[in-house]
Amino acid sequence: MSGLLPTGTVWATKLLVDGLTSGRADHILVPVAALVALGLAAGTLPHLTGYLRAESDRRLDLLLQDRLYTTVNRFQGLSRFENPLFLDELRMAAQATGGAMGPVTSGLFDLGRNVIALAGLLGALTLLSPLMAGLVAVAAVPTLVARMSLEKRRVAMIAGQSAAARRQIFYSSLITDVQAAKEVRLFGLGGFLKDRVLGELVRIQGGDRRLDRREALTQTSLAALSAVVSGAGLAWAAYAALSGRLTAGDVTAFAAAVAGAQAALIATVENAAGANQALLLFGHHERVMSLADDLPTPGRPAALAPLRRGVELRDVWFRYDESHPWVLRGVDLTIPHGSSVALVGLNGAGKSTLIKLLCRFYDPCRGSILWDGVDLRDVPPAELRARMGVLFQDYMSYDLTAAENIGVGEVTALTDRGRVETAARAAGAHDIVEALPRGYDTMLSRVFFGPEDDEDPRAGVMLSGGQWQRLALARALVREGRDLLILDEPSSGLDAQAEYEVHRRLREHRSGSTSLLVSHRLGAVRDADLIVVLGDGRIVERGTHDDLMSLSGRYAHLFETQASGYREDAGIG
Ligand SMILES: Nc1ncnc2c1ncn2[C@@H]1O[C@H](COP(=O)(O)OP(=O)(O)OP(=O)(O)O)[C@@H](O)[C@H]1O
Repeated sequence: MSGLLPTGTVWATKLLVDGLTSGRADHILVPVAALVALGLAAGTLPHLTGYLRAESDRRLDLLLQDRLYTTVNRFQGLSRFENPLFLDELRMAAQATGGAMGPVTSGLFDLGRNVIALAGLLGALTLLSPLMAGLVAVAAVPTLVARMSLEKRRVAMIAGQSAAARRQIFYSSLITDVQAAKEVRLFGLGGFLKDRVLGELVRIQGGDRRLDRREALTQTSLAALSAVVSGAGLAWAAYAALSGRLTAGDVTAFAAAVAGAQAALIATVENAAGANQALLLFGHHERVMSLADDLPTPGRPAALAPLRRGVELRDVWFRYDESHPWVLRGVDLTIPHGSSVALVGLNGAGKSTLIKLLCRFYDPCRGSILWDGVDLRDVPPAELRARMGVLFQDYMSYDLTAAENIGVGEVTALTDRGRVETAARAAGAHDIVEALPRGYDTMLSRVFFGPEDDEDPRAGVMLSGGQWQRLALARALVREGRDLLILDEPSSGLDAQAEYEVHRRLREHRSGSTSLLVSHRLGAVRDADLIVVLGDGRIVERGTHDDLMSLSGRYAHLFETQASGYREDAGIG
């Protein structure tokens, strides 16, 4: 309907001018009524289409985000999230929102409207001057071609700038990040970081500027071409009217039709170019959607029964990338069912990597990991992880309440305060949480503070590092009754008293269940059923504490070094 308005207005105006020059009142009645009706439609239709456009954007946004995050959740491994190219693709895909896709969705209606308007106006123009109609149409071709090529360049440029954009976001987030604030101030890094942010910004703006200049030049030349065409047409129409070949109404209609057709053409080109750019962006979304599973399992995956015999690593070799050195070089290790195994070794020995392989965040490059003889490659990762409780060395501190921080370890426990409390007690976190202003319902963050919370200390609190660690441990323990409990440095941030307490509780918790404990505090691992020393990607020693001490090897050396440190500190050594 909107598309018919310009032609209707042009023609009604022509009839009105001709009626006025004829001097007969009955000749102006219809054009005046038509112009009033057209004015009403022109005033109201944009509001209606505006609402429909926003609604379509909202619905599309919901659909696109649902699709994108469902797909991202399908990726069960970590390697994609460590790949900068994938992260770039994901960032671009996330930009393909409902609003960004507007040029394709609601833009289709604009395109339809402009094409109808263009067809009507060119039709009107053809009645007055077929040559002029042809010229206006032909003059649009270079505009269309130039615009398309500019859009392609713009999308390529955005893709090319993504690494710089990522660096810029990283540096600027360091300036404002609360965790970085201490070091940034202590080391006086503010100026250094600001220079880096501005450096990246200047680089990004340089690309933008070059393209904007090119665009301004192209658009100016093409606009000049259009002005020459319409100027020539107007001169011709004026002379034709003087010689009696056109009426005054014809000249009015001609001038309006040329201007309208050019405007509709430019708008059509803009619509097409906008849709082209949006589709190129949508390409990123489609590429992410079409990615295969990162950790494929066979068509008929093996069901994972509760652990009965144990987990076995058989000649496991692993490196993060083909260009990286081997991290694990032929590890053979059995974690027998019902026993506690401790893994020790120097920094970078590969302990956390081994844990990530046990969780199937990656598959071994060679060898295999077997759960009661079933290769983990044949088990859907979610099924495997449902049988484990794990505390990572780099655990998360969620901006949620204390109860939620524990309950997210097992979503069904989120609403089960009893389970949350039991886990908190086992991790030595209960007393800490009870002492908070709102107990388990205290928000452990000040991120969501509103102005109304300003004076209320109960609205959110910050915990200390060791307190967070106990909550993270509770989160792992809330998955009670799992077949395999893995703890990577569960007590590194605890004070001596708390560490003693936590390990005492963990010993009770672990007894009879299958567990793997990584710790640099060798006092905490000495009672494990089996202690395994990892060095240079291989297992270099294994046995009980007493076995390894009598071996006088690497473990005994590490143990003695730690113990003598304590003895010297205490003035005993
Ligand atoms: N995501 C990764 N991508 C590439 N290399 C990695 C990655 N994670 C770890 N590495 C490398 O793998 C090696 C082993 O790291 P890992 O974290 O497993 O050691 P670790 O024994 O747990 O050390 P620590 O005692 O310091 O925690 C290191 O050389 C490290 O640089």
